[in-house]
Amino acid sequence: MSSLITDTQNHVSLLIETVDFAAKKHKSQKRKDIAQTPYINHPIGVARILTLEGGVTDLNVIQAALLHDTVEDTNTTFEEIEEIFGRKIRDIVYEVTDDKTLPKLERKRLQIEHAPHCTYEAKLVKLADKLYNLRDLMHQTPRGWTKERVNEYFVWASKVVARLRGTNKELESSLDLLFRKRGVVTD
Ligand SMILES: Nc1nc2c(ncn2[C@@H]2O[C@H](COP(=O)(O)OP(=O)(O)O)[C@@H](OP(=O)(O)OP(=O)(O)O)[C@H]2O)c(=O)[nH]1
Ligand SMILES: [Mn+2]
Repeated sequence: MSSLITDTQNHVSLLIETVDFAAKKHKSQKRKDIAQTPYINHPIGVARILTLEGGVTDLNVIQAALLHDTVEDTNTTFEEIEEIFGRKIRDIVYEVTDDKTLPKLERKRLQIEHAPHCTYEAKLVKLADKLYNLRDLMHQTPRGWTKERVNEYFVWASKVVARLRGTNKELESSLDLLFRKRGVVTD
């Protein structure tokens, strides 16, 4: 595999290149909270859940976590990710990217449908993404969201997570704890 940076740089340097790329891409975006938290806090937090809580050491997965919303939410293309970070990371990001040209309900349905067919690496990123967003919802309600919308997100996320099971015990236990706290029935 050959790409602009993977051939010449060590792991620490690659990680910094990745977080720098994601920070620049998300630089004008905020989370939907009242405090208008910078969006980059989310991909960094997802990567942190993977290392700290999931015990994940595969650098490809951590880099993909940092980049996971760049194509979906910024002008980043898969070609750009491949050129800079290589095919492997491009492929993981591709697996966790929703097609925003589809109607929302269809996108949400496809996440449930596709979950079990994802690679192990993509499943890890998806579990950590859901864990971050659900924890966020436990602490604050995004601007414009009703209680019902928050509840619907929990129920939908539980259906996605149900189809990602058998991937990472720690992340799945933490997600189960949240679903129990919210009274969401999981099977
Ligand atoms: N809980 C929470 N979510 C916020 C906030 N700000 C932005 N988001 C993002 O909103 C998305 C969930 O909102 P939805 O209305 O369900 O989805 P949509 O933005 O794709 O239409 C998540 O996208 P995602 O990361 O792509 O994940 P996914 O839900 O699409 O899997 C999440 O990162 C916030 O303050 N709190
Ligand atoms: Mn995300």
